[in-house]
Amino acid sequence: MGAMSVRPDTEAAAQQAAGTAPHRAGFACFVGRPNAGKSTLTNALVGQKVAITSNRPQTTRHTVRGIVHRDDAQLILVDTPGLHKPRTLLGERLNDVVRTTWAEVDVIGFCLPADQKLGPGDKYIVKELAGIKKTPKIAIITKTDLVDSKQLAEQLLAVSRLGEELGFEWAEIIPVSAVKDTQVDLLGDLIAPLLPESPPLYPEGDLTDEPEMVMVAELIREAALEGVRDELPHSIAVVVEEMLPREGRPADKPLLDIHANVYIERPSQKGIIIGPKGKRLKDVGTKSRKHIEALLGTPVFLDLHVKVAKDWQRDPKQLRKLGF
Ligand SMILES: Nc1nc2c(ncn2[C@@H]2O[C@H](COP(=O)(O)OP(=O)(O)OP(=O)(O)O)[C@@H](O)[C@H]2O)c(=O)[nH]1
Repeated sequence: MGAMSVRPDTEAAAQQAAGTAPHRAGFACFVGRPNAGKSTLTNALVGQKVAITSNRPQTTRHTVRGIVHRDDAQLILVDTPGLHKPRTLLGERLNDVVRTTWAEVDVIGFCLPADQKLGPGDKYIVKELAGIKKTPKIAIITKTDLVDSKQLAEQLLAVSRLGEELGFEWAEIIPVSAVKDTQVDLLGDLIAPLLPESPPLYPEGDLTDEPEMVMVAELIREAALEGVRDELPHSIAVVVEEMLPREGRPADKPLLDIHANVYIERPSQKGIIIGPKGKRLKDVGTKSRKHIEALLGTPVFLDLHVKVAKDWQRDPKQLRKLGF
């Protein structure tokens, strides 16, 4: 459990101290049960809101990459949805995305919330991870601000034992709190030496390579998810149809017109999204517009429409159209 103390005393660290370390760049992904705190941790590492967070499970549908620029390394974070027992075609596709991602990255971070008992869901994921032999795996105990030191120690022991049971050793085990910014930088320090030697893969300043339209759609989806009934979240998809600068605006007062559709599965869900006298939809627009403006750095006019795409989760054609 060397990871709990300071930077590990490796050759890479020594080279780093001497200023002779080669630059490294590579990919890492965080895996773990829904709500484990993967998106929040991605944002904390990148230092800006790029992944979509919410207190509802399984909100991250797209592979959003956050890019951490360091002097010694560039870390590209691939954020995957959780691995689930698939019940729909969408569920199967998501699991495929997850496994493909795992096989391709340089480091896998397994996230386990400090305040939740290590359960069958976690074991299922770690068992799958154990099968990916050559990729270093870091165990990250998240949300440490929610527990006392005794509980944290137990969790660290539990995850260490699980590795032993499954016949592999964690490259590191580290407790973090993304919310309190505890040990987040240290996590970056631990991942960096595990990346391959490489010049930076992305220009400095790029925080994500996700197309802007997808990011915008995710921000709208996040706002639309807030405060709706439990069964609705999985039925919502958002597609940005158009993003165009408004013509005839003075150069110092630009306005970006964004037209987006919020798709639901059944006509009966329309009322929930739109709300009495359209109030809910209006709130969704106002809220997401603020985030979009912050992301794009320009004033935005957001035009939202609600559309029914019948049973889209079960229809391959619709899934493709909606970007899955
Ligand atoms: N107290 C505390 N809460 C956290 C921390 N990190 C995340 N959370 C909360 O946990 C919830 C889930 O966090 P997410 O980052 O969305 O979790 P996720 O693993 O990306 O979730 P999925 O996208 O559903 O897989 C949110 O309500 C976060 O605010 C933390 O360090 N401390």
